[in-house]
Amino acid sequence: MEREGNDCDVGDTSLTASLFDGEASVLSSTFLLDHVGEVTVTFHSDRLYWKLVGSLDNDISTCLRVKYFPKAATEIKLSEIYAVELNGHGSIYISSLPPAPECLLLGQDIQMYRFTVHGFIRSKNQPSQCILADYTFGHTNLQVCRKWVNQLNASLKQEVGRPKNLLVFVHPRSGKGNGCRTWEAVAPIFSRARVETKVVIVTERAGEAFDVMSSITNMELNSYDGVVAVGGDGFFNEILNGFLSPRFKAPYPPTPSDFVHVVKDNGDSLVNDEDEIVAETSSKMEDQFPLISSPKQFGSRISNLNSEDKAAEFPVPNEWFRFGIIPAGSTDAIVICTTGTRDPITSALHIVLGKRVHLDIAQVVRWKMTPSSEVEPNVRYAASFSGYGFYGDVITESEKYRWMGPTRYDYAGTMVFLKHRSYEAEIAYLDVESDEINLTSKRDYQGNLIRAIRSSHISERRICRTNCNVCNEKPNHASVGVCSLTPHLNSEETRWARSKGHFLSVGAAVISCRNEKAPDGLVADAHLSDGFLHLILIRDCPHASYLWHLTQLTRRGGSPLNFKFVEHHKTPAFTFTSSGDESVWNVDGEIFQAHQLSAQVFRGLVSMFASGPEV
Ligand SMILES: Nc1ncnc2c1ncn2[C@@H]1O[C@H](COP(=O)(O)OP(=O)(O)OP(=O)(O)O)[C@@H](O)[C@H]1O
Repeated sequence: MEREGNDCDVGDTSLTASLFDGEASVLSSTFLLDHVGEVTVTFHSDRLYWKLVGSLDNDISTCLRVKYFPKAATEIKLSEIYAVELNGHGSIYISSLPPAPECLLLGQDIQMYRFTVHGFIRSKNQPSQCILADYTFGHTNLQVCRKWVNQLNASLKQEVGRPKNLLVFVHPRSGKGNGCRTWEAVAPIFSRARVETKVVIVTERAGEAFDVMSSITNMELNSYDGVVAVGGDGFFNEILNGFLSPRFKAPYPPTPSDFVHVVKDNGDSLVNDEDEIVAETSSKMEDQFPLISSPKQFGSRISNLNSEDKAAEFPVPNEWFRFGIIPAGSTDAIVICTTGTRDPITSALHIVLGKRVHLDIAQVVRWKMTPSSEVEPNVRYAASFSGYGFYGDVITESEKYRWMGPTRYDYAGTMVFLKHRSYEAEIAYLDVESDEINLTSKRDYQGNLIRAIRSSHISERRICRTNCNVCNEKPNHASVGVCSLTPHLNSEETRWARSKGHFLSVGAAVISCRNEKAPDGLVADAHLSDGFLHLILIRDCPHASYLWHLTQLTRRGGSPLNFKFVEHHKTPAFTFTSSGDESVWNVDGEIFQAHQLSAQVFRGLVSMFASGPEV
């Protein structure tokens, strides 16, 4: 084992820095650690350790006859370090009682060369939240500091998946209008971590991010490791659609055989007897519909790719290309579900540290905008939630009060609740027979609710979390191409079931949709990447019962789905046809007017810079 030694003097303190290299790849030196004292620092395989030098008792010390417990950390994992920087010559603050770092009264400043290790610690109250933690080490020899910085940076470079180059979109008017300030607050984390960020756009209007994202050439996109959206769910949705619309070639969702054709022929909705579930074998979607050819939503500038760019492929799904969201919106449900918290610093750290989690994406296809319009498919992608009735009316109403900021949702919600409107519609959903699936309040042919199936599964509720078993589960059957994104459609056991009647709302949650108003979300046990939508049908019911359902949503541990008038179906695909007065759809917080639509979910279609909630 090779050994290098460096001796230096700081006042009365004699420091020895030693670099050990070789089989065990251990690096060890003695430094002064800011606010702590003299420490020996060791870097061994995946972490940095430090230990106070000359302390009689490392756990407890006495200062002015008060007992102090050293709070300073004593190690940091490489995976929790996002940057290491040389700081030049400057002061290191040292307590004269080394084992008592909190005892600041008796300390002194010492001038020396310094380097800082930038990392984070987890909040004790909220483990998903990361708090920045800097450790500044001082030494009288600049070369020793340099060696450490170089060694640590070389090791950080080996960390897999950390991005180098990112595109950034900022929505300045998101939420309370803090988009730019939010970006300015986290930008230093990216520059310290030496992640190049190109702020392509600070938007001036709705739809701009979609236009830019859909126009970027594949060649340019290939030079980035991902895209960061500074804004809310709606803003992310725009970027997601701009990304997927021109690049993701997938079949339309499967539908029951009478779906489009019946409507086309006579304009009637697809009705069977009220509250009836009809079993029907699903046809394979690839046989039914052509590939999506010309996405025509949002803006107008989907680029005509030139021949050079056509040659530059950008495959979707794409393992290395990821999306990050720095929360600045009004709800930020996607950030809360993917990082476990609503904190710009935590999100920025998840991005620079190169975390990865897959996210299901719903494809929502509008076939007819109004009862009299032509069949004209129009595709949207949703990452969190699509809802009709109550949810559509709230978003329509809230747009009138955008000036109120996030409180517009409370105001609009109250107004819509008071109106208590229900809408006649029919929903057909793919009923996938599997032990794993917690089928809930189904109806039998007589219209009686069947709840027995649900109760047997309640104890098995598995909440989505970091390294989630459900999301990481491989489908039983190996499928390839687009089919691998729709594993639950490929089963022979699927059949169409239907629900028809008057609904206060029809909702399809891709993820749990946790937010500050609904701490468990709309569906507590929804997963980020299990390939299922949670269809929630709220039938017309007394006003007070509906209020009770909404109240349950606002409670941690509430049971919003446990009502007679609530149907909850876990499904990979569904169709919807309105047959009376019309509401609109709310797709990830954006209005989507549709009389008839079909939807399916693609399992783990995109990757996020996140690791799931630490619950
Ligand atoms: N400069 C802009 N001015 C007005 N609207 C914009 C601008 N840039 C983007 N938008 C639109 O604003 C919509 C809402 O933005 P965003 O989702 O960031 O905020 P929010 O609605 O306050 O938050 P959340 O979606 O989390 O509830 C986006 O879908 C986008 O179309």
